[in-house]
Amino acid sequence: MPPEEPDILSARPQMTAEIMSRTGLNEAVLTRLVHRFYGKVRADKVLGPIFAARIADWDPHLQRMVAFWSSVALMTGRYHGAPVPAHVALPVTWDHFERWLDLFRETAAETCSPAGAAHVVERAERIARSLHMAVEDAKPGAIPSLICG
Ligand code: HEM
Repeated sequence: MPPEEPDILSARPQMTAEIMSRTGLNEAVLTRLVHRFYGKVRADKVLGPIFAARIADWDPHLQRMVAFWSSVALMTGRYHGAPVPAHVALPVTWDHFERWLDLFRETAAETCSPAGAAHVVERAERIARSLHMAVEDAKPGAIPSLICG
C-alpha cells in the first residue's frame, strides 16, 4: 500500500507540508484566525466603521481572507486578488495599521501555536508596512516616486 498523502491543496505541496508540520498551521487554524480577527475588527471603535462603510456582505470577504492567508502563510496559491488597490484610497495612517496589527497579534496568540503565530505575524507586519507605503504614496502631495515606468 502506498503511504497516505497529506490532504493539501497547494501549488508547492512539499513546502506547504513542511510549513504545516513546523508551525501547526493549516486551513482550519487559518479559518479560525481570520473569523475571530475580523470579529474583533468589526467591534473595534476605530477600525470597525472603516470596514462597515465598505463591506456589506462579510461571507465573501472572509472567504477571500482565508484564501489570502492560505497563500501567504502556507504558499498554497489560493488567493488571486489585488490587495493594494483595495487599500490606497482608505482614510488611514500608520496608527490604523498599528491597531490592525495589535488585534492580529492578539488573535494569532489565541488561535495558533507559538511558531504558527510568529509565522503569520511576521508576514502581517511586512505586508502592513508595504500597504502603508502604498497608501502614503497615493495621498495628494506625496513625494514623487523615483521608480520610472
Ligand atoms: C489600516 C488597516 C487596514 C484596513 C482599514 C483595511 C481595510 C480593508 C477593507 C475595507 C477591505 C475591503 C475592500 C473592498 O472590498 O472594497 C480590505 C481588503 C483586503 N485587505 Fe485590508 N485593511 C487593512 C490592513 C490590511 C493588512 C495589514 C492586510 C494584510 C496583511 C490586509 C489584507 C487585505 C486583503 C488581502 C484584502 C482583499 C483585497 C481583494 O482581493 O479585494 N489588509 N481591507
